Amino acid sequence: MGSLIHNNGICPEPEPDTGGWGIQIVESEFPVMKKTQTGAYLTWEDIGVSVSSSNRSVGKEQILTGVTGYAKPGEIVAIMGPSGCGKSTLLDSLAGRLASNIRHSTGRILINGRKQRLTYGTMSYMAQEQVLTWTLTVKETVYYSAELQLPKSMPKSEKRQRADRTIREMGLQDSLNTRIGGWGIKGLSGGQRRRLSICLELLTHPKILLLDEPTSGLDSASSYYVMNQIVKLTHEYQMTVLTAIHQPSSQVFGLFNNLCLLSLGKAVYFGPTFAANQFFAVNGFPCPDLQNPADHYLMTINTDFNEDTIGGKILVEKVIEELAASYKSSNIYKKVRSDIDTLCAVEGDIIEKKGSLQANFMTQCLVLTERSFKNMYRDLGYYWLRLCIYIGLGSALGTLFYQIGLGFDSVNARISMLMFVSTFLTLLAIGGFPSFVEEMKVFQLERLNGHYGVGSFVVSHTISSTPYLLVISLIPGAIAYSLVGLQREPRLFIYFSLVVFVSMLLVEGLMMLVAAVVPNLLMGIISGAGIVGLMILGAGFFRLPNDLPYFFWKYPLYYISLHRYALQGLYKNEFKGLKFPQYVGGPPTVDGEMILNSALHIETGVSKWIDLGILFGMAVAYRIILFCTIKAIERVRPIIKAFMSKSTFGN
Ligand SMILES: Nc1ncnc2c1ncn2[C@@H]1O[C@H](COP(=O)(O)OP(=O)(O)OP(=O)(O)O)[C@@H](O)[C@H]1O
Repeated sequence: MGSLIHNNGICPEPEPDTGGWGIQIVESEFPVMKKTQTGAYLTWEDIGVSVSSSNRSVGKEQILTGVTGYAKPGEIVAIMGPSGCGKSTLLDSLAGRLASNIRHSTGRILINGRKQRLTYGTMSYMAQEQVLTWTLTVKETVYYSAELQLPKSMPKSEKRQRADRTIREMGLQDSLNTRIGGWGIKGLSGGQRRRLSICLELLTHPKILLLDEPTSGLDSASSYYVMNQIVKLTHEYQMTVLTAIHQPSSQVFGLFNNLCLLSLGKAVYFGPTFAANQFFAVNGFPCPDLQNPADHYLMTINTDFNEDTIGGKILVEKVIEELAASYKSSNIYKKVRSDIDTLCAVEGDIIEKKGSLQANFMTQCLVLTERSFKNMYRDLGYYWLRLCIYIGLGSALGTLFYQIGLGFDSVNARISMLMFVSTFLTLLAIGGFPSFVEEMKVFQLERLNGHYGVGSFVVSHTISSTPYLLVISLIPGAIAYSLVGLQREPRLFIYFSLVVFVSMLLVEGLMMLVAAVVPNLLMGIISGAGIVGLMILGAGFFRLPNDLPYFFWKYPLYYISLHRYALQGLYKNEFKGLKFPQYVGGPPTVDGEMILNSALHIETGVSKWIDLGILFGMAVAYRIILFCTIKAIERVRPIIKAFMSKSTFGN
């Protein structure tokens, strides 16, 4: 390769004594680093990341190979490269958020010279996918987030001021009352959503901030203003910032301190931004006049559209190999390694998690309850649609079994009607699954960024959903109950409504549990419907309790089926105290209790309140299981990953 240096036009001039090709290994820039350093010095060495390939003959595919670099407080590192080169994977790996099928094969990531888990509040990470509560406005989203994330000692007015300032910094002041939008409802534009996501992560001025494509969807002027604000905050609060970025304009490019250029998963360059130009020039790829250097680097190392760039794919791959090899033998690389050694030699502060500073449990619960309540109110699919369907079904039941009376045939009609109420009505809770999944996604992202705790989420969701569940169980329940003509005693109606309400609460808990374990919409709906379907089958209606096969159906399914307790409670509530004729048109001689005992195989000695109590206990247990499951997933996943990495790669 040649060594021509063309450096006119808008490509920045290299600074001969401070970096670039031929750079002298100078003494470390951080000779006086002390144990009490405040910022976060993030270093990563020889990061290798691989994915299990679907093609067995290939085995493992390497996504990143030997990527090394560092980021310092008050500076921004730009991660650039063609689409699919591994930028997001590098950020994910630094943030400890690699997907379950991806593993670290090599490498070491340290903060202030220490190994530290970066998830759940140590850093802020704006991922590529925008996950926001779509029913809220910009102002509500940022205000709620400020109340959750900012220190408990900070007065509310100050939190609002910080939120307002951050909104202005991201240029969203004109969209304050615009809803985010989604599900076919137009709201914020893609670029505005991205800026809103940045707002949420900037609120606390975190020590480490990772941004995955913060300027995608923004015009060049907005990109510059957004990045410039981030730079100002980076300097002001000594944040350590890494950002993956596509196509920065030359002004934006000039804002970065260091550049990490990736291609085919390898580092083609890591070093000062200003020295990159000289590196490319020395290796035979000088930046042409009037060309944005960032565009030039990306054009040189893009293999996707090789006909349009340098030549055939093989040629571009060769160029990348040579650039990567040239970089590894350069003085820039040696200096990077020596800087990392210096940074790692001194163990500095452990980065504190946000949790110890932010709002306490009660405040988190209150804020989350209000936010969730608003979301449920505004999302028609969450409860309102279900309410309409329930009213329709309640009316349908009422007309089908209209005023069943106390004749002999009303026994079967009662059984069928109560069976429908306790099973199919609760089955419809699956209809809310898409909304649960959206809420779980927001929770999972906010949780990873440490905005609040698992307990606050579970408690607040339960509280905010309770009024809606009461409405959707009481109104349709009252319609069906009165039209069918079940026993006309208020206390019996109250029991009937309570059973329907607690069953709904229970199925919701179950659905949340499924959404936590299977966050995929279709798979979640199928799994949820499968579990509820099995519980209905084992409830003692389709086969009477004494006829259920022992294995699986009776033990354990019959005992853990929520529908069993709901059904038996409703049967007891309705049949106790009634008498029916033994034959059509005959005098009332068959006691309701006898029907319960002999026809329905139900122990009448057990009070219906015990059934309701068990249902309520199960509803509480499901929420506790939800809490434990989320906690277990958080704790166990990294251990399993670390174990799998060790057993697969032996290091
Ligand atoms: N979970 C995964 N399973 C399989 N392959 C994956 C997974 N995650 C990433 N990859 C692959 O790793 C490569 C790098 O992906 P990554 O998302 O890091 O690229 P990127 O540089 O961020 O791309 P873009 O700029 O388009 O967002 C891609 O080829 C991608 O298909």
